[in-house]
Amino acid sequence: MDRSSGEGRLTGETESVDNAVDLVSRSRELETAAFDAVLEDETASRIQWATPDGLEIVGRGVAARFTATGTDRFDRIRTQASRAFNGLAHDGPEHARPRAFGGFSFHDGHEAGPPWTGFDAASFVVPQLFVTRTDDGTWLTAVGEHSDTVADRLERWHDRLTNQPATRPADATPGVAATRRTTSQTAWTEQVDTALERIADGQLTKVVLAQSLSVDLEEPIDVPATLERLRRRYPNCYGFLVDHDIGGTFFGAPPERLVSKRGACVETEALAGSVPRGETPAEDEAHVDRMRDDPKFQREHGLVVDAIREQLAPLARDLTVSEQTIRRLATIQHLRTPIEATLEGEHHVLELVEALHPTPAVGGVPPDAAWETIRDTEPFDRGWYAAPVGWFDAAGDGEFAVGLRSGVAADETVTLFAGNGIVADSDPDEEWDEVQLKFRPILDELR
Ligand SMILES: C=C(O[C@@H]1C=C(C(=O)O)C=C[C@H]1O)C(=O)O
Repeated sequence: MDRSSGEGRLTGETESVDNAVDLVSRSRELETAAFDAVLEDETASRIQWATPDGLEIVGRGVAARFTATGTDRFDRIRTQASRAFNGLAHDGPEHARPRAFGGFSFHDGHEAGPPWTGFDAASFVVPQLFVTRTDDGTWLTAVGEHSDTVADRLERWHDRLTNQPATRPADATPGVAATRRTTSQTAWTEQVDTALERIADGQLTKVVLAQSLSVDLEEPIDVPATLERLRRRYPNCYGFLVDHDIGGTFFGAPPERLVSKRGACVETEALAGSVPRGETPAEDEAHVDRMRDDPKFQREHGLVVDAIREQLAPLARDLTVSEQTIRRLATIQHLRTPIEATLEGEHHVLELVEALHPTPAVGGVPPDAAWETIRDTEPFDRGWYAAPVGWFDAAGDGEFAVGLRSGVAADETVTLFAGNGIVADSDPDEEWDEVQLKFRPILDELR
């Protein structure tokens, strides 16, 4: 376990917390909404999490860290976390309670190398210091092993944030010096053709193929400010940022919830099928009508609904698939089907994450043939792209997004990722155009 803390480096205070040691947590209300200072230090293992329904959390430092590799990584994270959370004493409101933030790599065989240096196959952090903003107010929480150190940290940061003048996030973008593709349009056509051959052979029904785009910046990037701008443009998406004391910062504004669990209630969704926005409301609708009426889009979407239903059914007492709707974002529109379930018995949110990842919205059908096609044809490592990113708490509740519309910033390069579902009748050129739309959220904020 890495016991270093970014905060320790800043203040001369170091604290190592063992998973077997009881954690103490304490909160107090914060009268200011200006808490950017929490994210100022890039070496502080920062996290940020924001949901469309208004929860916002920013944190720094490491009170406990859980990491795992291999096929049992979901279980191993759960075991480490339950040891750390079992002895937790939290003095504060429920919404400001400690949570573990982090995520997983797309493949369980992932090895951390550039641009994913520092990103293990599974990695979560309980921050030493974090701010939680909800409709119930803004709260500051400190977590650690010793109640005196925790109380000191809480007071010190309370004073610092209260006395800090409110700053507006920087509007200046870093600027793009150059872009490099890992996949040319010719190579993409070959990739899609390989997938189409396997579909024609009957080995495969659907696969989501992705591309990456490396963007060299003119100036160093301020990732929290970039994420703030993204959130303003995409208010109905998640916003996340994860970094460690080494390596880059993974961030993004995904439109897709993988799963949320509170008690026995589970919410998830199928999001698959993409068309552009139009110039006018009538054009928007024309694109949507084309997608709604097209058997190819419906088949592609239906596979995701079916897979989610099958994965959740063994864990659920009842399951409701609602009517298909449209998720309209600033640059793209998707078919969306909300799915809710009530759990049968006790389950940790990580069990649901494991059952669902990857849904055919980012993987494919059947899963093994899809994974093989991704491995055979994609010339780069997906890392944490298209994988679960989010949080869980001591009770096993939590929420995860799919790490899409995302990029990893390291030095002065941001590597972006985007993909699209390929089924029988997919056209490589149309698929190429749809993928380019998915680079836009972050690319637009870098230019
Ligand atoms: C794979 C991505 O998006 C996913 C694939 C979609 C599709 O195939 O139409 C739509 C939404 C997402 O589930 C991405 O954004 O990179």
